[in-house]
Formats: sequence, structure tokens, C-alpha cells
Amino acid sequence: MSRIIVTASTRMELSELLVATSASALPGAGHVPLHRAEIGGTEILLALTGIGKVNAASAATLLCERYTPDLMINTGCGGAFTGAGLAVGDLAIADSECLADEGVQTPSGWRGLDLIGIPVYEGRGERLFNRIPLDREVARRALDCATVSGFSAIMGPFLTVSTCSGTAVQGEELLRRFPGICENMEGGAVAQVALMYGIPSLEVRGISNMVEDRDLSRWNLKRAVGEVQRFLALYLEQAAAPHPGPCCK
Ligand SMILES: O=C(O)c1cccc(C(=O)CC[C@H]2O[C@@H](n3cnc4c(=O)[nH]cnc43)[C@H](O)[C@@H]2O)c1
Repeated sequence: MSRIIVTASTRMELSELLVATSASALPGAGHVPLHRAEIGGTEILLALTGIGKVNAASAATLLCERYTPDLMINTGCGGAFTGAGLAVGDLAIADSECLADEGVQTPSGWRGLDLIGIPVYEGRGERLFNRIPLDREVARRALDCATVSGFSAIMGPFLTVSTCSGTAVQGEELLRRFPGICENMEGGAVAQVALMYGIPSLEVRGISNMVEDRDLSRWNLKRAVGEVQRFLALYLEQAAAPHPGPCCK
């Protein structure tokens, strides 16, 4: 039986998927609250990681070790960078992730881990400093699936940060470091762990806010998590079907 694991940092980012897949609690995953569903002979595990890179990496490691999934999907909400073509309620699909605040603050500005010369990952002929590649084919198929299903979605590079950017100036600073369409706090960690285990991974987020001067009245978490879970319910149905639909061809 093939197995897909979906991770999110908070309960609200999984709650609609739990209902849509009729998932039931699965004990035995240590500190990671886990639910299990089955769609067309594929096992779907839905895991709550907690916020931030440490929680996400710890949960992803436990899940890869214990359940060896065929695909890891990281989901939730995220902030869109101005000019990326995204609005609140849209979907963002990652073609790569980036640990965007791991580096060095020098007198002449911020520099990435390449300045230190110590990669976060070394293997399979690659030395990765900040940028973590994701499976582009899986991402492209997810984008096609979203687009044909009527979602407003864009694919591009994601940035993972420890400090949520609450100013437009900080957003501009991050974009000077790396290209990006969407900011979040867990994706780079899940992508790095999946890469270490050789497991393909996909990251899809609903846009809850723009990366701008913090104004919670302009955020819409409910809409963002609603849209992305509605999409993932459809994606999982197609990915798990005995004769995979357009998401998976
Ligand atoms: O600033 C607040 O008061 C506030 C209230 C509710 C939620 C938040 C979040 O920052 C949610 C963090 C959560 O969602 C992801 N996320 C969503 N938007 C962003 C963002 O602009 N930058 C970074 N992360 C974001 C993140 O992955 C967390 O899991 C704040």
C-alpha cells in the first residue's frame, strides 16, 4: 500500500482535511498527533508538527523513520511577497525551499551559509547551503491540478524564516537575499528532512497575508486554510485513485 504523509503546523491547517478524508486518530507517533485515512488503497497520514523549523524537522524525522512515506506534503498558510502575483486566498506551490535566515550578518550586509562554507546537506553529489530543491515534476502536476480545478495558484520559490516578517522592509531584505513568492516557518525544514531520506516532497500553502507592515485586519487565515485544504482533498483523491487523475500523470 502506498503512503502519503501530510504535515501542518497547527490544527486549523488540518481540520478540514481530517473531515474530508474521514481520518481517525492513530496513536503511537510519540509527540506527533497523527490521524490516518485510506483513499483508494493509499494510506494518508495527517500529522500536526507544531510551529517553526525545530518542531517541523523533529516531526518529519520521526514520520520518515517510522512510516517511510512515498510522498511528504507540507501545508498550511503563508505570507505572499509583494509583486509575486499572489493575493490572500490564493494557493502557492513551492518549486524549491530556502532556509532564508541561516547565514551571517556582516558589516556589509547579510550573507548565506556559502560564506561560512558549511552546507546544511551534503550527499548524492550535492552541497546545499540555503536552498533546498523540491520535486519539480510533483510540484508542476499539483499546479496543473489546481489550475484545472479552478484555484488561483502560482508555483515558485518559498522562503522559510524563524521570524515572521512583519514589515515591508524585512520582506524587501529577504528578496535581496533570495528569490521568493511565499514566506513560511516550517517548509524548509520538512523539505530538508525529506531530501535526507530520499522521499519526494510537495509544499502547498494558502495565502493568509501579504508580507507587509503587520496589519492583522488584512489577514484571512480562515480563507487561506480553507482554500488549501479544499485543494488538497481533491489532490489526494486523484493522487490516491487506482487510476490516477490529472494531478498525477
Ligand atoms: O502575528 C500574529 O499575531 C499572528 C497571528 C496568527 C497567526 C500568525 C502567524 O504568523 C501564523 C504562522 C504560521 O503560519 C505560517 N505563516 C503565515 N503567514 C506567514 C508569514 O507571513 N510569514 C511566515 N509564516 C507565515 C507559518 O508557517 C506559521 O506556521 C501570526
